[in-house]
Amino acid sequence: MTTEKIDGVSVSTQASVYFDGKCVSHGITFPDGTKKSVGVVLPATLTFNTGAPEIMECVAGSCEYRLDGTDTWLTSQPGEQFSIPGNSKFDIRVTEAYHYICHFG
Ligand SMILES: O=P(O)(O)O[C@H]1O[C@H](CO)[C@@H](O)[C@H]1O
Ligand SMILES: Nc1ncnc2[nH]cnc12
Repeated sequence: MTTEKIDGVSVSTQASVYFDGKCVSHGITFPDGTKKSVGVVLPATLTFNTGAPEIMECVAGSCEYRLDGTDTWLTSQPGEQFSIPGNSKFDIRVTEAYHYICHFG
């Protein structure tokens, strides 16, 4: 079961574009002020830095990810999620567009 819609939020209409467009996301804000982002990563191998701790929730497609300090590539499929510590980084390898919700803070 994947999160196909998020109701009752405001959308930041200007996208965040990373890595020459290989990652594009829009911020959303809930009525209580909680912020998340909804985005897509196109096929590429990238390194994401984190500020706040994050949970990456896959809503479509898939990715492989490797947490900082590990050598293991793990897969995340629709309905699955993975956590990343704050002030860290992770490698992400995408071969089919990876659609996600980023829960952070
Ligand atoms: O907006 P995306 O690309 O998902 O980036 C997310 O990752 C950033 C760093 O944690 C967060 O601030 C959140 O904006
Ligand atoms: N840490 C991160 N998490 C999710 N999307 C990102 N885009 C760029 N950095 C990111």
